[in-house]
Amino acid sequence: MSHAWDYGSNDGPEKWAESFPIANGPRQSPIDIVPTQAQNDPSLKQLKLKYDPATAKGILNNGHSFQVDFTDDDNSSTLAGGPVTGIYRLRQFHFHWGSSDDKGSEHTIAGTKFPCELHLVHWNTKYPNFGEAASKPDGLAVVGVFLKIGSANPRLQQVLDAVDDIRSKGRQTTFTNFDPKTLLPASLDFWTYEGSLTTPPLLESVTWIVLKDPVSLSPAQMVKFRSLLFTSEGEAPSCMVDNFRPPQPLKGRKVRASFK
Ligand SMILES: CCOC(=O)CCc1ccc(S(N)(=O)=O)cc1
Ligand SMILES: [Zn+2]
Repeated sequence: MSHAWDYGSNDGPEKWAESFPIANGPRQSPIDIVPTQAQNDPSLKQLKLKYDPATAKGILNNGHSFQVDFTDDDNSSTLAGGPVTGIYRLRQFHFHWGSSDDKGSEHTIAGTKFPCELHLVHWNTKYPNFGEAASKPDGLAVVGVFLKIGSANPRLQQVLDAVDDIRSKGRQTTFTNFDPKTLLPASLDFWTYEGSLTTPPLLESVTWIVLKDPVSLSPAQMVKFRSLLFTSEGEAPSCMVDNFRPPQPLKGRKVRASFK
């Protein structure tokens, strides 16, 4: 049985617990990160990201966001170091954004929302595949990057140029020769905590690595995000906006900082 979910009033985040009881679990994401309450942990290693542009495969509108998928049958594109042990393979990246510039991110910083948030999703190679890893407490590592309105982001534009081909739910197209490292800020300083997927199935298998510094995008680029649709061709069009879950209770978790 498929559990339909969305971000609207009927099947939105406040209702997800009806089909996904883990929504009220002990390590749900996103959270509000309060920098003054995050403890610097000198034992945290430097984040090691190695991405091969040739592993970029395609871009898909999945009806909740759009994602760029990567081939993950070898260790060509990986995350290591930081808070994790072992090697995690890049699976996909996607975004969450708002209908206006005052909201859109899932994580917040002392209550501050950003207009957009990028998630780079990796899975632990100690498990045979993404699906298996997604069900394990140390199975996934997601790097979160905030986007703020400012100057145009030429690297992001390569992704946004493909959006016209995937406007409706279920549309996909080839997308390759892209290095997601070009979407990251200069500093890889991060906060980290143990959390979950921020959409159903909300599995509590994610080590979150949220970068301290945002990257920029222009108002015109933000409008491009909002040109996507939640709906399939032939359905009454519904703009893909406000596809973010609000912050969830910390429930005693500690947030660590890789920086002073
Ligand atoms: C086992 C199947 O599970 C999936 O396909 C999960 C896909 C999925 C990946 C990442 C995220 S996020 N926003 O927490 O980075 C949510 C959902
Ligand atoms: Zn996400």
